[in-house]
Amino acid sequence: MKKVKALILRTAGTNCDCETQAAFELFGAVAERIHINVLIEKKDEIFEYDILAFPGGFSYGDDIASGKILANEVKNKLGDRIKKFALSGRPIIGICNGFQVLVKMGLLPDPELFEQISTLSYNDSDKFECRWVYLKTEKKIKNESNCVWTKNLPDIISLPVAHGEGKFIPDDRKILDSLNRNNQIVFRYSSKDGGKPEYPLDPNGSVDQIAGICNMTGNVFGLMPHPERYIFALQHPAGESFCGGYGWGKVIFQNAVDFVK
Ligand SMILES: NC(=O)CC[C@H](N)C(=O)O
Repeated sequence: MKKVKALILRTAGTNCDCETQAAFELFGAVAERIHINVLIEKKDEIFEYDILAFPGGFSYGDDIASGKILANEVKNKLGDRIKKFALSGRPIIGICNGFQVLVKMGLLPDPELFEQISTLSYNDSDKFECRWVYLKTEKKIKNESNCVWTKNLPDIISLPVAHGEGKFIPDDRKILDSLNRNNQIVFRYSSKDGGKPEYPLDPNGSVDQIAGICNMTGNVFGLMPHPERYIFALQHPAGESFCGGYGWGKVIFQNAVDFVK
């Protein structure tokens, strides 16, 4: 059977790379953590991998704006390879700081355009928000969305968030409309029963409660919550949302590995 290879790109301040590696390996991939300087030296080695992950953390100390410096570095030094990787249909995930990187280099929402047309800015609370939240996977959207990563999830799941700059803002109404029209909004913060959440269940005040989006073809996916922190059921403090002995993060990582196979 094909060996599925995942590359987890790290740099100074990345701090969720080991958990992300562990998640991919648990569900059947061979996952390597690679420093960006090493990849810049051997740019084409990226094509030896099937999956690319931008993990969470505080890359370059969140200077200027979370993810912005790494986004510029990736775009300027690896941009053509990253775009080619995305357009080849290989799965790419950006988790929290990784989502900020994908959005700020413009790989999301449209890797073909590859321009920044939305942002993730300071939470409405002006504080770092760290807790378990509910996410509406929008059954209707889920069924119609092409997202490779979010198949087989129920209507509502729980995942933890931990961020200071998670408020998703598209540049204008047209961009929001096109995200909706193309079923690119894959996760929205919600109340336990799927209603509109209030703070603190809405951790950041994102436009339309957006918590995760994908590109139109569904291989590039970014989200503020941390699926790598809910791999085992026991990681959930209240034992909610059991998925066998696993957490909902399992489904997300497994989907990508199975897609490549
Ligand atoms: N957990 C993370 O990846 C945090 C992302 C970023 N440092 C923020 O606070 O918004």
